[in-house]
Amino acid sequence: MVCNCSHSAKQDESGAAKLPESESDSLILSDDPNHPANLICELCKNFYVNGWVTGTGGGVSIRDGDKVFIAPSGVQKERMLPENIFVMSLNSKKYLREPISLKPSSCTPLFLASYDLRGSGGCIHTHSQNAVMCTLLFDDVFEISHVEQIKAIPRITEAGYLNYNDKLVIPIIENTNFEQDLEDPLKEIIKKYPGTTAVLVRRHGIYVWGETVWKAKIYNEAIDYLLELAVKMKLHGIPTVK
Ligand SMILES: CSC[C@@H](O)[C@@H](O)C(=O)COP(=O)(O)O
Ligand SMILES: [Zn+2]
Repeated sequence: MVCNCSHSAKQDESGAAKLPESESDSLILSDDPNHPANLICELCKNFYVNGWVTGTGGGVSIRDGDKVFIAPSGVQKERMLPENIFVMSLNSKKYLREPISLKPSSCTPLFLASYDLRGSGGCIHTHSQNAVMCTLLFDDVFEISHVEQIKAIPRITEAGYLNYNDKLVIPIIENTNFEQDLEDPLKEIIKKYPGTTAVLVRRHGIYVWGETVWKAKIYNEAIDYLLELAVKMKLHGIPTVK
């Protein structure tokens, strides 16, 4: 039942209760630096310095149980505040918190794909030039072997991490004019490559996910290092796979 007092919960068409923004602030305001809303802002500031989320591109999403924390769309990602963060229920796909005058990131369906298909705890999207360059230098998949940094990448289909001399393979999908149109190709490629923790998007960037956002951060850093190295190897005519 909805009363007329100022504390009444709004309802969407399905009748699901949605807290007014002031009440839903409790979902995103915390003194804990590890609270997802604080972490998204901190990570985006750091990623901006690397050129990974400049010009409003890229972003980070974090899942905490059923709650998915999502940045707004089209904003300077390094200047976001926790109160700008959207919160969605993964199970119902209903927003528990929607900041007024903002739209959720257009990457939301892609972040959700990593939660729904892989049970990940965090997903990072960057417009890293190393990622974009590798999508121009490789065809269907990015491949590299015999580099120490490969040992930071998980096997996914079995326990443990890749060895130095294993081949890291990251699939590449084609870009689309609208981010949401990447959803189906991303889901298909995630199913086709059950061992991957990342997908490259041609002339666009990369999506990387992990069991937690910290794992996703480590994987993203290690992968970006390998992408940058691969570009340099190609420039010198060195094959990336031995
Ligand atoms: C520079 S616009 C980039 C967007 O189209 C998209 O690719 C992106 O990475 C960020 O989308 P956003 O909706 O701002 O979160
Ligand atoms: Zn993007």
